[in-house]
Amino acid sequence: MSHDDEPREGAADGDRPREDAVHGERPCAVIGDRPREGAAKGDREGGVDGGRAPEEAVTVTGLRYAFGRSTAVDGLDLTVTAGEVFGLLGPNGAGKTTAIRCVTTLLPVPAGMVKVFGHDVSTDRMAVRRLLGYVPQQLSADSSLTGRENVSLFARVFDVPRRERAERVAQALEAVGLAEAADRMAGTYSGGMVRRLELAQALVSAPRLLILDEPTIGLDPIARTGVWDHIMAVRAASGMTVLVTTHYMDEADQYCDRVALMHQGRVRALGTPRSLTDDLRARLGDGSSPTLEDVFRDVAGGSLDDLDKGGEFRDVRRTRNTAARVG
Ligand SMILES: Nc1ncnc2c1ncn2[C@@H]1O[C@H](COP(=O)(O)OP(=O)(O)OP(=O)(O)O)[C@@H](O)[C@H]1O
Repeated sequence: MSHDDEPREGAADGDRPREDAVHGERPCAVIGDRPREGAAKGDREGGVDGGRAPEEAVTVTGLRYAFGRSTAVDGLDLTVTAGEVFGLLGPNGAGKTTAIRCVTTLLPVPAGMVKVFGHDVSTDRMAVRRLLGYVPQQLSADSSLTGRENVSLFARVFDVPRRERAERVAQALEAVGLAEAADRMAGTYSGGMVRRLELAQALVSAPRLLILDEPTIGLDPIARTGVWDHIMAVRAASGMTVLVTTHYMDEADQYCDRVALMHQGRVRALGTPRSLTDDLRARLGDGSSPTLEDVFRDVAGGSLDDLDKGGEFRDVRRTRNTAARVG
């Protein structure tokens, strides 16, 4: 398995349109005053800054988690480097959500160890929470509040100082292209706008680590692009680290610096999308151009869609509920 960090061709930030195709507002801005800690995608793929070892944003070692007799995460090892966009991929039931809930401190760590910027999530929970923004798969915006009220609520929960609140809320809404719609009820928003509102909720505390669980599930391709454009713009401006789970291999290929392909609670392949597809191409040696989906099929013995059908009812229902609510 390759951990190679070769620069990728295409899909660099600068190649992508910055206009939000749906709402026409430009993604932008840094929220709060966190120093920029990483370079934009493509500047940083060497992974080592001036010979120093890169800082680890997330370190997961031997993580196990079981619901009763059912093992959800089965000895997970993972390192997310500060400033990168890291994709955790896998079918329904692979253990992605359980793993990231352990990282966010929402679930305990029964076995193994999880650290966020060096803070142990089991013993230093509050320090970890102060560093994170989390957009869960289940929708968290209140449809009976305006966009601004939703984000203000999060600013209060995350202890954004009172005198900075209004400005930080406005910055977060602006950063996701919702400045003009800020005073409308969230219930009137499109699916893509709801997802961007949730992004603003997570960004208002100026997190060093943004964790997104299936941020684009159920959205049409234009809305998906809109969500990603805003994530990447904030990332480029602030240097925050992004840990994202997704089913969409094309999104992972386009936006993630590195990906881990997860199946049955374990990482089956890890590397840059390009290194993973290059490795498979070299192994096949038949002149074909494999995709990330092919890599997944190779390591997990089935396509993502086939494996999705094997997910438990609970997993599929949760995915569909989210898709139905944003759709
Ligand atoms: N609250 C729960 N109680 C019992 N089992 C659960 C619970 N949550 C998850 N599981 C089980 O743990 C396993 C991993 O689920 P998890 O949600 O972490 O997977 P996932 O990769 O995030 O899937 P999805 O893509 O559907 O979000 C699955 O078998 C799932 O059914």
